[in-house]
Parts: sequence; structure tokens; C-alpha cells
Amino acid sequence: MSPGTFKAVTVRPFQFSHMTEVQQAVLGMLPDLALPHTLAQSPRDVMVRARTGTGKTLAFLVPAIEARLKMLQAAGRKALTDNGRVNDPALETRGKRVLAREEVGTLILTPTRELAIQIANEALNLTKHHPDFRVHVWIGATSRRTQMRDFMTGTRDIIVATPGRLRDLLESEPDVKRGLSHTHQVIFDEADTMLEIGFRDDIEAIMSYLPPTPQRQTFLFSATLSSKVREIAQKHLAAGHSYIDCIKGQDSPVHADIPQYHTVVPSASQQIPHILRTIAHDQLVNPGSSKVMLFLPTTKMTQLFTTIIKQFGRSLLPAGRETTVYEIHSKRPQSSRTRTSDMFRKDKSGASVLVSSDVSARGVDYPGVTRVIQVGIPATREQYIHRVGRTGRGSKEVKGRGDFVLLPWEVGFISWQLTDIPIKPITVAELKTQLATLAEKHDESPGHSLPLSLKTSRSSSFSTMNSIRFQTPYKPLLDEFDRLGSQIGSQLDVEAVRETFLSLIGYYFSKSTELRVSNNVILEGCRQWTTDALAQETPPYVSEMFLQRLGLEDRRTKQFGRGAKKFAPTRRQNVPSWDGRGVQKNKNREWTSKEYETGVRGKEADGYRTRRYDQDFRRPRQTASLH
Ligand SMILES: Nc1ncnc2c1ncn2[C@@H]1O[C@H](COP(=O)(O)OP(=O)(O)OP(=O)(O)O)[C@@H](O)[C@H]1O
Repeated sequence: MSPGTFKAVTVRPFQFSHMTEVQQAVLGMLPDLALPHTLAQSPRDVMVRARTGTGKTLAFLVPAIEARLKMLQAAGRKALTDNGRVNDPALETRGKRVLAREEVGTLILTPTRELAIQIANEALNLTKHHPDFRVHVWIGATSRRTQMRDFMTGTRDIIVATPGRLRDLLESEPDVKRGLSHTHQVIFDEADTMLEIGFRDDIEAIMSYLPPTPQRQTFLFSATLSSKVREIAQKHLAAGHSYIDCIKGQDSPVHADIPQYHTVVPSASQQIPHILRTIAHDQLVNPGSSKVMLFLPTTKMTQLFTTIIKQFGRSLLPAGRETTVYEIHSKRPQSSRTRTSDMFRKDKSGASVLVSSDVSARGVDYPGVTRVIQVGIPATREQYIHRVGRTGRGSKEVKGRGDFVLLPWEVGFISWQLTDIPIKPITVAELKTQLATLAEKHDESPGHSLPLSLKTSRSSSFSTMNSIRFQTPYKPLLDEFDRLGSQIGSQLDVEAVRETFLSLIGYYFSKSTELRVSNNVILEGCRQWTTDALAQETPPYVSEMFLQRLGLEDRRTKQFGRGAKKFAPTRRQNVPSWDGRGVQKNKNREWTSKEYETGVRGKEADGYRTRRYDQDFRRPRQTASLH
């Protein structure tokens, strides 16, 4: 590793003393990994699988920087030989500069804008002691003109891009096309997403502008690389490439230290109280350092839950009004997304919640997240893993925890999709008991549970941390959680509920195979959610025609003659189809541990990957903190 890069890693700004496993494996391949293809002995392409939060970014950025330095050195030397000189520093520098300004060094592709900005900032930090290095970020909803001006006037060492904007520039800007036609290194971060269907067209188009292997070196990095993705990946990698797998055998791709729990609420009416209790639990378990990420399956659901957490968290959470609630999803302008992301990253308030859609699920590094709560099923099993991976990252100071909250008809996701994930059940009643014990403890000696740094925060060195005061006594407030239902209904906008409902059926209908339930079950589950969880008088009306458009043609149901009547929008007829299965007299009881394990109750035992990066926002702004 060059002295400049080494200094950045070990002294300033990173001050890392040890390499993580993935860093040892990849950086152990230096200097060969960074050699130009003309000098390399064997294929330099690498596919890497390593757990979330274990430092993959640095593992691919260091070889990227080192490879660029080697290319520049080679260009300097070539300038000398071309002119028959042995020693001419000015000529050598000129040779380097020509290459640096004409050819792009490394292209890094990522699925989201937030991740692109984060990687670019990390690259800037790593090149702190290489003053001539330039890092460009090309993402949607930012000024193309600024991006092009920077590209035309500076060196082109590293470009971090989302596929939509990159393809757009490649297809419309000859200089970009020319610059990238010599790129010697391409890195796919979150490689499995990048090779998925939603991105595949863009990726194919982009790859057609880049040099072929072996001139092009290709790295693929992710925490999740299924065998199917690996098959697709072969196409972009050189034959004989290395595969580094830091998740050996059956080990979980989530960091081994992160405990994970799931709760199937017995009825939709318990969903919101349970989520608020889970946040309250985190605030009491991590007094003064609670930092929660709450993931929802759709944008509308994210908006709705932000309102709910803000509204009811004030009175029900231990930190009450002092809880800071952030909201991030693809419908927010990019400038606001970037600002929120920055604020949550730096948040040390001691009681904060980021309510998020999947824009924050992958790769984004928020230090100190104490808990990830997932409500409803994620788009894929991989997405579950990446979301949990937002907690327990990097240093081991914060252990983290994952909680997964499901409605009864969503349980199939655990039974069929998460079979190899070490996730334990926790019932609504168990969490209530744990919360009551913590609240009692707090009330006995309020303040004693706060760390010393907070008790003396005004005079201590923790000046950035606010002193959080918990509501005291807190235990009596716990009864209020069960009374939430009646209040929620009056606080919510009917149109917002309807839009959320529609977004949910659109999302869940595409998931029926994974959940192994029919679309009718999903429709009724969503309907009942609006009446039971959101306390609406009646579920939102949806026309037959709309349902047909969504493909609600459940042949089995129709065959048995139960279909048509069930769609009438009155509450009385809106009996969920799982009612009537299993043991009726126990239908309101909680799930037993056995039922949790099998996923079956009684005797019988989210298209939300939208192309966010290319949304057309009205007021485009340059947002990266790079220029
Ligand atoms: N050698 C190291 N020592 C200590 N901390 C490190 C080291 N390498 C990286 N980190 C820190 O660990 C955190 C996670 O790193 P990073 O974001 O690269 O993880 P990742 O493996 O890419 O995760 P994901 O799969 O979620 O994208 C960051 O805060 C980073 O600064």
C-alpha cells in the first residue's frame, strides 16, 4: 500500500489499528491486485461476500486507489521512454497529468444515491494524503451541468455513480463515453442488487461502453451473493477470477453478534402498540444512546408511520418529546434525503428514530444504531439481511439488535424465506413484561440508568450529546399503549390511509408466492389492517375493476365459490380468510413457541424496488459534500 493511503487508514482520518477479515483477504492480494493488466500474472477480477458492516468499502477502495496510482506511474514512465529520456520529472508529471485528465480510473456502481455519496466521502477521506486525487459523484436529482463541469476540468480518478444517471451521461455526452472507454477498473457494490432485473438493462448498457476484460478489472462486493447471482456475475468477470467468501458454510450473513427477534402480532390492532413498545424498550435498554431505524415496505407506509411515531411517541416513549424522529424515502427531494441522512448519521441526541423505506437498507453506514425494527415483509430475504446489517456495525461498542414485526398472514416469510437466519420469537406479552420490568427499574431510581456522561453532560466532554430526561414515573404510562387504538383513527387523514392501503396491496400482491398465501388473503389482511390497526370505520373502497387490474383472480377461491362476495367493502363481511382455520376458540390468544417455530397456528399446525435514482425532482441541486 502506498504511504499516503496507509497514513489515511492508520493515522488520519481513519485511525484503524486492525484490518477486518474481508480487508485482510482483499488487501492481502496487494500489490498484485493493483497491477496494470499488462503486468499481471493471473486474472485480477474478484468476487467478495462478507457480512454487513464489516468494512467492505475500504476493502475495495484501497485497491482502487492503489491501481490508479500504479497507472499514473506507468503513464509517467511511458512519457519518458516515448521521448527517449531516463530522468525528466517535468515530462513524467506531464505524462501522468494527461492520463489523469483523459481516462477514468475506477468506476464504482451502487444502487442508491445515499450509498454513492457515502462511498465518495469515504474515498475522499482515504485520498486525503493524495492531494491531486479527484472523486466524482454522478447521481440522479443533482445538477448534470455541475457534474460535467467538474468532469471536464479536473482529473478523473474515481467516479461513484448510480446506474440511471451514468447511463444517461454515457448516452448523451461524448466526453463521458470517451473517458470511460479506458476505465481499467469497475466495482459493483451491493453487487446482487446491481445484477437484478430492475438494474440489468442499465448495467448491460453501461458495460457495453467499457473495455472488455482483461483490460477491465471487475470487483463484485456484497453481503448476499446467491448462487443465481453468482451465475449471472460470471458474465462480467474474467474466467478464473477469485472468489473470497468471508461467510463460510451456513454462517449468517448478518454480523454474528446481532441478536434478532421476530413477533407475529396476534391481531393487527396490536401492531402499532407493539412497535412503539419496541422503541420504548430500546430507549430503556440504551438510556441516552438509543438510535432506532424503523423500516417499512412502501413509501406511503413510511410517511404514515412517521406521523404515528411523531404523534404518539411524544406521550408514550420514555424520552417522550425529546425523541427526534427523522423520515427518509424516495418521494422526498434529494436535498432533503441527503440532509436527513447526514443528520441521522451525526445524531447523538440519545433518543432518535429514523423511519425509512428501503433507500437506507443497503450499505448506508449510520454509526451507533442500537436497533433495527422491520415492519411487514421486506422485498427479499437479502433485503431483510441488509436492513438488519444497519445495526452492530464497525466497532463493537454498540452491539445492536434486530426486531421483525409481522401480521399473522405475513408469517410465511419467516417459515419459507428466513429458514437459515438465527431469529428467535418474542411474543407481544413477553415484550410487555420486559418493558414493565425496565420501567419499574427506571422509576425506582430515575436517572440511575443514564450513563455518567449524560448525568453530567453539561460540564462533561460529551458536549454534543444532549441530556435526555425520561418521563417519570414511566410505568403508569404503559397502560396507555393498549388504549392507542381509539385515538389513532381520529388522528389520521382518510386519504393517507387509503393511499397507504393501495400501496400495500400493490406491494404484497407481488409477494404472494413468497408468503404462500393467496391474493384474497392479502387483500383481506390489508383491509383488516386499516380497520384494526388504524381504527378506520370501514376499509377503503376498491373497485372490482381495480382488483382485476392487479390480477386478483384467485382461481382456487373462485372454484370453491367463495370469491365474489368477499370483496364487498363493508366491515361485517370483511372476515379474514385465515379466520376459520385452526382452533377458533383460541383465535385471539398469542402464538405458542411451537407455532412460532413451525409458522403454523392451531391444529393445522413489499414492487418496492423502484428506480429511485432517476426520479425527476423539480428543483435539482448538487448535494454531495464533495464540491
Ligand atoms: N479496520 C476497521 N477497523 C474499525 N472500523 C472499521 C474498519 N473498517 C471499516 N470500519 C468501519 O466499519 C463500518 C462499516 O463499514 P462499511 O460501511 O464499509 O461496511 P460494509 O461491509 O460495506 O457494510 P454493508 O454490507 O452494510 O454495506 C464503518 O463505519 C467503517 O468506518
